[in-house]
Order: sequence, then C-alpha cells, then structure tokens
Amino acid sequence: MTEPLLTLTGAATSYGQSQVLWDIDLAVPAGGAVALIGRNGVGKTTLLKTIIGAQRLTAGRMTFLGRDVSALGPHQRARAGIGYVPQGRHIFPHLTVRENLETGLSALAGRSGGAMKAGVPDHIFDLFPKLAQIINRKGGVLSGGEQQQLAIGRALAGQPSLLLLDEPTEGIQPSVVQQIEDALRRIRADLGVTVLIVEQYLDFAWSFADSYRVMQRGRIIRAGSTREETAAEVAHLVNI
Ligand SMILES: Nc1ncnc2c1ncn2[C@@H]1O[C@H](COP(=O)(O)OP(=O)(O)OP(=O)(O)O)[C@@H](O)[C@H]1O
Repeated sequence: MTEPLLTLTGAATSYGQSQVLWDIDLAVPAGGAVALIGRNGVGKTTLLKTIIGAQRLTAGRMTFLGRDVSALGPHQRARAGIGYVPQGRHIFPHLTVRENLETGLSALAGRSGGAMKAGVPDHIFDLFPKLAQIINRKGGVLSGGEQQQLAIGRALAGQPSLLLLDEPTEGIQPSVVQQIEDALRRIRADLGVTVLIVEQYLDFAWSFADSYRVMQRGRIIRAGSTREETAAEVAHLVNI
C-alpha cells in the first residue's frame, strides 16, 4: 500500500488552556477525497487550522509527503504543498480578482522552475472561466459564489498537492454549488490534487468524497466509506 499523503497521529491542540482536539488519528490517501463532518463547534475548523500549522500541536505528530512536518509553521507547510480555502472565504475586498489570485503565488516562493514568475496558471481560468471575465473587479463586490471560486483559485495558484476546504457550499446558491462540485472533481481528476473537505451539506459530501470522518467533541468518532454507507446512516451523528 502506498503511504498516505497526510497523516495525523495522536494529534491534539488547545486554544490557551482550553483543549479542543484530542487524539486525532487521520490518514488521507494520495489522490483521495475525505469529508470531515460533524455538528457546529466540534472542532472541524480547528483540525484544518492544525493541519495548515496555524494551530500548534500540543501532542502527537503530523506527516506530509512522508516527512514529519509537526514543527513547521504555516508558510513552510504552504510551500510544502498544503493549500487552504478558509470558511467565509477571506477574500481581500480592496484587491482585484487578479491581485487576490496573485497572493496565492506566495506559496511558490523558493520552489524551483520559476513557477512564481510565471504568474497565475491558466488552468485556474479553465476551471473557473468567470474569474477571467471579472479579473479587474474588486473582491469585495463579488457574489458569494464568485468569491468561493476566487478563494479556491487562489489556493490553487500555490500548486498544492493537498487542498483543504472549509464549508465551500456555505451561503452559496444551488446552481453555483454544482459548479463548485464539478470544479473540485476536475481538481482531483485533472490536477491530481488530494482533497480534505469540511462539509455540513451531507449530500454534497457524499457525492464528492470517497470516505468520511465524523467529529464529536474534538475527536474523530467514526470513519467509513461514502460508497458503502449512505448519508442517511450517518446523519443522526451530524444533524442537530
Ligand atoms: N480562536 C478560538 N479561541 C478559543 N476557542 C475557540 C477558537 N476558535 C474556536 N474555538 C472553540 O473551539 C471549539 C471548536 O471550534 P471549531 O470552529 O473548530 O468547530 P467547528 O466544528 O469547525 O464548528 P463550525 O461548524 O461552527 O465552524 C469550539 O468550542 C469553539 O468555541
């Protein structure tokens, strides 16, 4: 069996004195798509923040591409190939679409091949043609769906091998949700990017991901295959 792209073993983290994650074991296979689900406040966002290095591990370890990255900070992890699309998107409102995309290139600093100088890769506009049409528009005036496409495009500008997404369908109208799902499928299939997605919308999670993990009170309490179980069998662990 090939080694997983990402592993967490016995991982824990705290906000000050308050522990939020306990004993997290997670392996994300290269090329896979894993959905992280659970009620509000169970620690899903904190787990993503721990993976990107914005939250320090207080116990356990993390490997990425076979290397122990537990001690690396967020910039080093981004350069190693971990891309992040935060909840709420965090678009820079006063920067244009192009400038927002260019901020994503910073993850390429120090990588060989002049990728940073080459600018925003064309495949981002193939995935999201709308971004090319609104390239000079300020981020703050975009619709929620456009901002979500921009946030995903910005993360892809750093050429990640792992993409973390925190509730990409939140506040997005259904027709655009479908476009985002299609784009994520292509990001997996055509770009070979592995995906870990936090998603409350179970139908979307089931349609897109191969496997799921349920979180409860800072722990992963159940893991399984979205192809062998239905969303309905798991929904009672997630719905309020
Ligand atoms: N910056 C912070 N400082 C202190 N506590 C925090 C902070 N951020 C989150 N928490 C707490 O950590 C716990 C986990 O929050 P987290 O946002 O990771 O959950 P979540 O599952 O992503 O929830 P949601 O679906 O609402 O985003 C909650 O009890 C939350 O109140």
